[in-house]
Amino acid sequence: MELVRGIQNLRPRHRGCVATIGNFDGVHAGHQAILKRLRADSARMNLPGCVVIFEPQPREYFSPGDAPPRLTRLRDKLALLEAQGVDRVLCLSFNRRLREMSAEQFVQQILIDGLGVKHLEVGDDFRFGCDRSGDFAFLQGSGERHGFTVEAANTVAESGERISSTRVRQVLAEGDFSLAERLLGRPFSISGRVLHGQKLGRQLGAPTANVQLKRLRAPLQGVYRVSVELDGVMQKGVANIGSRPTVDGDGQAHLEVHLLDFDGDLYGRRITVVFHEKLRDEQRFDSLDALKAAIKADFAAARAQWGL
Ligand SMILES: Cc1cc2nc3c(=O)[nH]c(=O)nc-3n(C[C@H](O)[C@H](O)[C@H](O)COP(=O)(O)O)c2cc1C
Ligand SMILES: Nc1ncnc2c1ncn2[C@@H]1O[C@H](COP(=O)(O)OP(=O)(O)OP(=O)(O)O)[C@@H](O)[C@H]1O
Repeated sequence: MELVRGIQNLRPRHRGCVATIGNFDGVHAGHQAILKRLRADSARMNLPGCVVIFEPQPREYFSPGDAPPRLTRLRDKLALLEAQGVDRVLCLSFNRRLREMSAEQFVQQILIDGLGVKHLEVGDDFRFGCDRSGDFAFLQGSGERHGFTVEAANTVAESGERISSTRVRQVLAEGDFSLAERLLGRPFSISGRVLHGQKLGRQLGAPTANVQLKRLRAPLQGVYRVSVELDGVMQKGVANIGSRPTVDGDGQAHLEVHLLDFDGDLYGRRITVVFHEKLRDEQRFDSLDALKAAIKADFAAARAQWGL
């Protein structure tokens, strides 16, 4: 899969493709349905399949303080798009210039001049352009004028409700991991590199791998039963995501994982933490001893759930 960062990096050889546009945060089952259609169009028309995404996502640009937490960082999103058979990703910086583009300019500058789009797949509710003025009817009209076709995919629903990134976030916040798995088409996970922590964990009887979240604001908070794949083996564990109010108050979210029955060094490795079940919310304890006792109880609860 080829990644093109910004329209300035589009070359004449990139012209001529079938395309779709959106945030694709989480690459959930609704997105996967669109991507399946894109693959079919690509084979039928013998053209590469291109996905146009935005970085940051528009809501992160408009309100950085209260944009919803990401389900996938750019790196994970790209890996998931590649796994869905996407040939090319055009990642547009969402900035003032893009924000001020009318729907007409977006079609002309990006879809026609930049990508030479021959066919476009969108969801039935897709809207874009300054003030979200571009919709399916607008795209169809533009297509007739500029010589590309447009198709709208039917809504993909689960339990009678449309699947969306917003819904996946809600379901995760509620701790319903089996529904999240059905919406995502895979279990929810967070990947990252293991960093050195404050080395307090051992004192608490809980050596933990600290997973770097960087700018990811996690869509979860609390203590979870998890598993981590290491050298092809799924290791059972317990994770905490939160600001660790008992020991430090930097306000930053941390993801820490303790692997049950594992004694080894994980520093520097990239791991994927798969979430199974919420055990409790994170709490501020009055003493380290109280925190230690709570963590011990978390391990016992997780062991009981695993049947260990
Ligand atoms: C299973 C588990 C549950 C935890 N629960 C809490 C909690 O409720 N409140 C809190 O302040 N910290 C909690 N922590 C975080 C600990 O404070 C943290 O692991 C400890 O400070 C070690 O940090 P270090 O790895 O940076 O040394 C939890 C950690 C684990 C592994
Ligand atoms: N459940 C779905 N069924 C069909 N198409 C969908 C579905 N969800 C998203 N799409 C389409 O996939 C493309 C990318 O969607 P996008 O990521 O922008 O929105 P979303 O998943 O609905 O997220 P949000 O909750 O942030 O609105 C758009 O064309 C959108 O209409």
